[in-house]
Amino acid sequence: MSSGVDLEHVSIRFGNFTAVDDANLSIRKGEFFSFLGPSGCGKTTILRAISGFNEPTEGVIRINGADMRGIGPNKRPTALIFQNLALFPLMSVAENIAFGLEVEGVKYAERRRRAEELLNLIALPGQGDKMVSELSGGQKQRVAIARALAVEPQVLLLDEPLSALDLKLRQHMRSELRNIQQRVGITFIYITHDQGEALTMSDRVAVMSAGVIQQVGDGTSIYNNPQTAFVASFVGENNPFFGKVIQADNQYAQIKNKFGTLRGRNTQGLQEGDAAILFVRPESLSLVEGTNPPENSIESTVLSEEFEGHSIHIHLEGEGSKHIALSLSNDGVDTNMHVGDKVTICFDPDRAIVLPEGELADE
Ligand SMILES: Nc1ncnc2c1ncn2[C@@H]1O[C@H](COP(=O)(O)OP(=O)(O)OP(=O)(O)O)[C@@H](O)[C@H]1O
Repeated sequence: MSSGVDLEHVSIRFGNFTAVDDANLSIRKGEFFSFLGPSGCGKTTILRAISGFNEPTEGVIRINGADMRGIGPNKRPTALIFQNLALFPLMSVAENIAFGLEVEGVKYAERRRRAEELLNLIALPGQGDKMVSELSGGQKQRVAIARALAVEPQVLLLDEPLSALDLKLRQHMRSELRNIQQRVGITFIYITHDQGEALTMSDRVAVMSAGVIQQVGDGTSIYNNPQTAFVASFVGENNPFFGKVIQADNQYAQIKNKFGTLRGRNTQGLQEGDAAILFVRPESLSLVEGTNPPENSIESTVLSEEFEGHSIHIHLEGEGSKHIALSLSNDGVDTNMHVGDKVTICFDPDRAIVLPEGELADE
């Protein structure tokens, strides 16, 4: 029997508009699973369907194997945390945490004991008597998590819970959330449009675009082996080179475009004649020294240079590609590059991937 959360052919429509299109996936019990995608791609709609606030138009959602059709939000073993926390400002921290237990009729002493246990879990021991207004943003966030965990859900659903926090706190809360999830061991389903958040916290990520789940995998496979042009361009920075496949086997594909020919890994079975995009990341490009250009060389012109401490980001323009980003690690020596300089860059074919032509993520 399956455990965790299963989506089987789930489509959700509002009138003629399809917000989620035939989603199929199995989220494992105890997994930290994220839905990642741009605004409006259907993440919240999926989360609301799992929690029971809206019903799929088609398909089935199962939690721990049980069909959730017709089962209301408060009958499901889920709890939902929003970006807007909605803690009760006139209640103490402990009362906030124990609110759900009070609704369930749990006695005061037991509520207090459980609140203290959860305060330990969220690293705020002994702070139950404080008022919510006395807490920092990150502490409030942790209290909201404790309040959701108090009713012992099997699945915690988190809708962009960190987006209202400032950058530093957000980064700190990523590891806090991951720690809490590992300590309680329940399934966390997290939605975000922030790829850093998704990649650092999750066991696996589903990347979505326009209602469609494009790829499901762990952070490394999503970053190193994107299966679609959308995933390649949405997750991390990537340079696209458009062209037609002129030669392909089951390892590599070679495309032809204004630069000449470029070769990269052929993971999607492209064949001669297919319209394709070769993607190569800024950190996989290097400068060609000397006069003998190797395979996968591209002539370009320096547009700008940004010093970022550990690395130097260089923007280039090449024929047929308005913008190429190159990232060099800072070895302490001046790059000696100037705007307008002509440079040749190249890449190892094993560090580039050729994918079927498709929609790119917006900049
Ligand atoms: N109740 C509704 N009626 C009509 N359209 C809706 C409704 N709820 C959502 N939508 C539409 O469905 C699409 C997906 O919305 P959803 O809130 O799931 O996106 P999202 O990926 O969570 O975006 P964001 O990151 O901005 O919250 C949007 O185009 C939205 O306008």
